[in-house]
Amino acid sequence: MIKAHILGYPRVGANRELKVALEAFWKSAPGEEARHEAALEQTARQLRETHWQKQIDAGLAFISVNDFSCYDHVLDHTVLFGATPPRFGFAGRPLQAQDYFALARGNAEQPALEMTKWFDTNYHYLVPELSAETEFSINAHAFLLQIDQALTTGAELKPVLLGPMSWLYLGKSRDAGFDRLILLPALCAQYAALLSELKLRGIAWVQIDEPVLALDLDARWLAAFADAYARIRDHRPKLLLTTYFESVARYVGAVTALPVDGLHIDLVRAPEQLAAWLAALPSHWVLSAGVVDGRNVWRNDLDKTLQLLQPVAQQLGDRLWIAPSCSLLHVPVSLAQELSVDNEIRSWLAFADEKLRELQLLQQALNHGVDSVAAEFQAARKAIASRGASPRVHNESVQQRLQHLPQLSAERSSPFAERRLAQQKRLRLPLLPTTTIGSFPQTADIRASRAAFRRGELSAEDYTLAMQQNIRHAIEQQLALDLDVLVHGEAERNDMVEYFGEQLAGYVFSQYGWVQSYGSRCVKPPIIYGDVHRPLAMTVAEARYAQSLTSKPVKGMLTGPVTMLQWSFVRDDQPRETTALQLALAIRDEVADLQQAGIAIIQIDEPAFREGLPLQQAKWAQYLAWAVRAFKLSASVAEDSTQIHTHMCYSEFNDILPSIAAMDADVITIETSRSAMELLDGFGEFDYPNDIGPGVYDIHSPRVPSVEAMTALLKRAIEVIPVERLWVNPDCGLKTRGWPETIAALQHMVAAARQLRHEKLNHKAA
Ligand SMILES: Nc1nc2c(c(=O)[nH]1)N[C@@H](CNc1ccc(C(=O)N[C@@H](CCC(=O)N[C@@H](CCC(=O)N[C@@H](CCC(=O)O)C(=O)O)C(=O)O)C(=O)O)cc1)CN2
Ligand code: MET
Ligand SMILES: [Zn+2]
Repeated sequence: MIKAHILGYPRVGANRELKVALEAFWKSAPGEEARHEAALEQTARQLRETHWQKQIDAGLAFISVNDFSCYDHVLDHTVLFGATPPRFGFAGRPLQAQDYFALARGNAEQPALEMTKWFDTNYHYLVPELSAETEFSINAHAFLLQIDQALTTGAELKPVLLGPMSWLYLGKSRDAGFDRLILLPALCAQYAALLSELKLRGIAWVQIDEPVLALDLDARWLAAFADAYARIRDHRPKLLLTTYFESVARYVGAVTALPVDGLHIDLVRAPEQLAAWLAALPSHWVLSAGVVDGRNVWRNDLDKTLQLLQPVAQQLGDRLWIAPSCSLLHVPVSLAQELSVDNEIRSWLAFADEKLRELQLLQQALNHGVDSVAAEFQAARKAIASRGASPRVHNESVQQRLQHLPQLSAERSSPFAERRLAQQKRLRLPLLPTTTIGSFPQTADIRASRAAFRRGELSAEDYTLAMQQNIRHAIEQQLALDLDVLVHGEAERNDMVEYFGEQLAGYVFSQYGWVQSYGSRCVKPPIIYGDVHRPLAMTVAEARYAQSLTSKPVKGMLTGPVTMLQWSFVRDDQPRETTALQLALAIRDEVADLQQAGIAIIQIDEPAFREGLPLQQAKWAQYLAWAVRAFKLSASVAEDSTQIHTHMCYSEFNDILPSIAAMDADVITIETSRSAMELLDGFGEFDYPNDIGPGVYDIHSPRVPSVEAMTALLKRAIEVIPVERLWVNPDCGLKTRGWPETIAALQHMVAAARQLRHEKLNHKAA
């Protein structure tokens, strides 16, 4: 029998139960912590049970265990192997809940572990902090409790572990010259101990995830793979080595030499790798074929998938397993609640639960013939045909505009030096101008107004008035702070991508389609099903209103085409590039309208620009070419005297600086404060030509940094970037912060800018 299984199930719950329980625990009043902690533990148990039951009901061969996490699975492994950084002082004792969350979120004494993107997804993991002092000691109590809970279901378990190579590769060290691979033997000893514990409990298979195999690995790391897996060869369950997000076929020799018992490959992202693996698969291995898209929400073309699988089943027999391409962490839970998506489009979609069902049908068809599931296959066939033929997917005027695209220049009319003069004349900004990234606190009040509006309890007029009040409040606060370039604060936006998705044609959005971004924070990626265009202006009314309140410039605020693409669920029936260009044209129209309304500065955010970079370097140039062009198409309608800003966060830019320069934004604001301005060195060395605002404080923490701390960062910045081209701003938007700490931090920021301004001017005068 061919087995079906999944690599992981979404954690947050169909109604974000985990988010609610986490935030209640974090907010516990003194004396209430124990009660909230017990409630959190109960919610977590309940969610796991629900997820397992769904897998049992779908007839999967295993239930997936340890894919759940209360915050992040990479952090869980750091804790499991006792590798918490010494600065926290947790070594050698079992961790309490507050210790675990201190690692994730920081505490009064220590900043949190660094957070960064999980490969090319919008999920963020906590980076293992490695040094020569890193020690390991197994801390498996919580892990084994989950195993024991799962054993009570009576189902076959398949625990998931992040493999030693990936855990180590994803870690970071601040010590120059430190070689992470030195830690491998000690780390593998812990894995070996854990695996033998699992064998004692009668576990047959462990899924060991090595997603770093999707990356460009050098010979040393490949050799270390062999070493690591040799160290965990004995006294263990069988291992399914699991890869996703890219082809791993170029490592076919190295991988097939590993002492494991099977391999999972992503055949949605990289179907071309199948032949190589079929040719080389060791005769005792299973091959898990990832055929249901774990990164997107489209219904599977079951006929096509079956056609792909049938010859493989002939060749491998029971050694074929079928699965989603990757963990279902990246898709929402269930379509069952999505009653507002119209029936036609709904029939084209599959969220996690529907994907479980697709696996069940495929498994059934493989094992018992397609006739045994004829009706279900027929329904899928109908939906696929309806999507393919639907006139709603195609828009004639968008198609025509795309055809004329090659003739449309993506260049601004003048070079930066000339634009700069025109903008200086219009804006009259001081040296070291101060600004913020766009959003101000999304207060409970704002969210309650929006929720009331959605439920029909607040009229459209009253909702608009409520948002105007928030905009006015944000402008008043910024005037009191004496910032130079203001923002309207984004009160009206549920999210910087979803908000635009709701207004663009070609998009639908779900009501409950939450996907975890980090910890308790979730996003509801809107879904692009057809040609994208902008029926009406999207941001002009708010921009105009905000600008009417002050004579200082207020930035118009847009999300750029690459980020819209990256943070939406996108069409799989045309290249991403084509969708990006459609988005670019829609945003270009908005830039034109903002400019027409007298807005002098327009920011086009591209925080996901780096995240969209392909995992394998050979594919970079092609991506960068269209991504840069998409951004420039959206910006190039701006006249010389309209200043274009962009913003990027969490990014390791240094390897793509030429492309960032090629975007030719007049000003870029970037995250730098956590990495102590190291990032900026790259910009300095590369001689980045335009204006830069390096973030001078970390907005992810409620801590209010001192004026001195910010002055020191700015002084470092001045050493690498000419002061005339520097801006002063926080790292990112302030929507997750509260007002008191926001005002306090911005007061310090303005004071720091002022102090340096005076020093520079006096220096010049002297
Ligand atoms: N798409 C996206 N990706 C991103 C970012 C981003 O801003 N957007 N930033 C980076 C970091 N990631 C982040 C992801 C999410 C959030 C975030 O704040 N998410 C909010 C949800 C935002 C939202 O959609 N809010 C909606 C719905 C709010 C809500 O939960 N409403 C309640 C009712 C609330 C009430 O009555 O008061 C409900 O519907 O039940 C709104 O404002 O309308 C959360 O999880 O809490 C922040 C950063 C990288 N990736
Ligand atoms: C994740 S980047 C955020 C940019 C957006 N303008 C904001 O301030 O929130
Ligand atoms: Zn940002």
